[in-house]
Amino acid sequence: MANSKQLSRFWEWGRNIVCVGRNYAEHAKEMGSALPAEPLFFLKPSSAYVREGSPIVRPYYCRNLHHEVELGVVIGRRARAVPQDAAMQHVAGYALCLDMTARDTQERCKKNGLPWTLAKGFGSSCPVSDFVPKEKIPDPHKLQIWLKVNGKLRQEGDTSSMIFSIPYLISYISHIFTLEEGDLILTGSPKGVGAVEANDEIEAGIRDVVTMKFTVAQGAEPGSPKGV
Ligand SMILES: O=C([O-])CC(=O)C(=O)O
Ligand SMILES: [Mg+2]
Repeated sequence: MANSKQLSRFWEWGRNIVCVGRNYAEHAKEMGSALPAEPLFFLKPSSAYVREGSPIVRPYYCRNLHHEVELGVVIGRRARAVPQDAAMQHVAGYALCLDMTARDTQERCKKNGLPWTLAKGFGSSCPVSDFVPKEKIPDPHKLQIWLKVNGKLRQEGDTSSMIFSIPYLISYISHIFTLEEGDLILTGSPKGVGAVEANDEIEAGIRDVVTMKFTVAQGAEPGSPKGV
């Protein structure tokens, strides 16, 4: 089991970023998606991480970059085919995360039956807050998460509204592939997702626990001398 100190910079471990989609009914509805009978998963590369002080870069092929604020769960002990009632023993802590999404690209991928990698896995698509050790969060299903753009509230959700709970997700994923120390699970976005433009400022938080701020920058076309 990696301890909290070792995991305090979990984003440097280069481990898996596993994202859950449609885990809040109202967000599934605003996307025009049916409620999932089983969790929906996709992955981001670990080079998608970005930390406060560096910008979120809108990919050159995207005209509609969306924010999605999500609770992240940091794995502290390898989990392989774990039952739900033991799943929380594998959690080291939490982080606030953004699942930045090239929505126009995602819509094209959906229409053409293609994977979401271009829409979800570009560099800087996974901004993360400081690590929060699990001792600081007695119940991760009772947290208010929020997001503002240029000072205006866009998203406010309560983790009690998740369709699939954290132990259910850990158990489910761990029966498909092994979760490693330093892996991060993004648990899905509540409603209120929307577009951001270059120079916008995004601020987000877990009420009474952590906040973070990022600015948005425009990515250059490939081959341009201003390349990011
Ligand atoms: O792109 C989507 O709407 C799916 C997703 O990531 C979420 O529900 O958090
Ligand atoms: Mg998401």
